[in-house]
Amino acid sequence: MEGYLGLIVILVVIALLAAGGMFLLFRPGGRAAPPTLPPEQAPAPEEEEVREGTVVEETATTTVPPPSPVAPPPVKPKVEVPPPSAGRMVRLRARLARSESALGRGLLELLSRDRLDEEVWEEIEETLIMADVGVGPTQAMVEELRTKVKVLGSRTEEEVRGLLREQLLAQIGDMDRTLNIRSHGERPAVVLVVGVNGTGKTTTAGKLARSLVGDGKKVVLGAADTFRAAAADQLQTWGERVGAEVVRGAEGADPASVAFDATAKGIADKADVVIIDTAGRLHTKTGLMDELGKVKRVVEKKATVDEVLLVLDATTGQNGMRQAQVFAEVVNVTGIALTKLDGTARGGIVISVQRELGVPVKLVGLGEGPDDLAPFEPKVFVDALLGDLG
Ligand SMILES: Nc1nc2c(ncn2[C@@H]2O[C@H](COP(=O)(O)OP(=O)(O)OP(=O)(O)O)[C@@H](O)[C@H]2O)c(=O)[nH]1
Repeated sequence: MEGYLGLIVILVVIALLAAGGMFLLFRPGGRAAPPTLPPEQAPAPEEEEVREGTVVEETATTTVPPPSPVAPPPVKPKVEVPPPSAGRMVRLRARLARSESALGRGLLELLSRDRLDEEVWEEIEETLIMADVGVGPTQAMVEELRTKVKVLGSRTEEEVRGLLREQLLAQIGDMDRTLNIRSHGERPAVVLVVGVNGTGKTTTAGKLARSLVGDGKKVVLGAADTFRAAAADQLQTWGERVGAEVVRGAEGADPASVAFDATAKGIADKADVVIIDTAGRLHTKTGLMDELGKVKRVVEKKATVDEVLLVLDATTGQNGMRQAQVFAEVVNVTGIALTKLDGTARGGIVISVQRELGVPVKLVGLGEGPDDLAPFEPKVFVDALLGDLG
């Protein structure tokens, strides 16, 4: 009996539990809970990004976007039209003021004295030497002047001026000063610009390009002075200003390869003249000789070197003359560009440098302005020295 009772109790408990379970299962909304997710769980980052993208797209379709700023076209430097080279020396003659007072007026005053004794002749000689005319030309001039003065006897101011003019012109000489820049049919003429750095070499190459463009020529510049990147930058600026192509290499590149490329570019572009700026800062003459020789040889694989222009600083006197001699030994210099003649009392260097090198002064630098390089004209030069408007 007790066994039945226990069984009944167990069955009742099971029945109660089952009834409770059924109640829980079938009560309204009483589904099994979904896997729990926090109600405000942050979405995965990718979802967020997608949503953001969508938002942007939606915005783009519904609102008119502000006009996107149009990038301005790259500012091209304005290409200048330089003036032609003719008549520049006349325009720049006033720049010779210091040579005019030291050399021209000094000599005029001395030679106009009533009595020309030994002391005065010594002063005349000294004036010429101080103006860098050079010993040989000074002695020749003084001798000639002595003879002529004796013949004249008393002298008017005009006569003295005439005498001096004649003597200075005789010393400067009658040489062919035209630049060798005639192109050879399809090939351009090639000008090598040589000289010590600091003399105005790069500036002269740039000014020359500019003046040739002014004369209607098409010019290519070669920056074969690869020692200093700044020199190539400088040349680039000169070229850009007048629309001349500039060929350059990396800093320290082989100058000969830059010269070669510039020549090739000149041929390809049917240029009239290729101007190559070379390096001047070499420690030994052998190094200089090797480098300039190589530049010339390499250019001559494609064209001919028509003009070797030696740039000399007029203010450096005898030091400049020594440099000139080294270059003249290394390359066959065909013309001299005498820079910084403005503001120096040493205008006589025109005479001595030609005498020393046997090469004509073809160009003169008369200032830092872009058009301050002029073809050298002896008569204009002498008249400017003597303060004669000619
Ligand atoms: N007053 C005057 N200054 C000049 C003349 N020619 C050149 N110069 C100045 O001389 C300085 C040197 O000129 P550069 O052309 O840089 O000399 P560089 O020989 O090429 O020297 P690197 O650039 O080092 O190769 C510059 O300040 C020029 O403006 C000139 O005829 N008159």
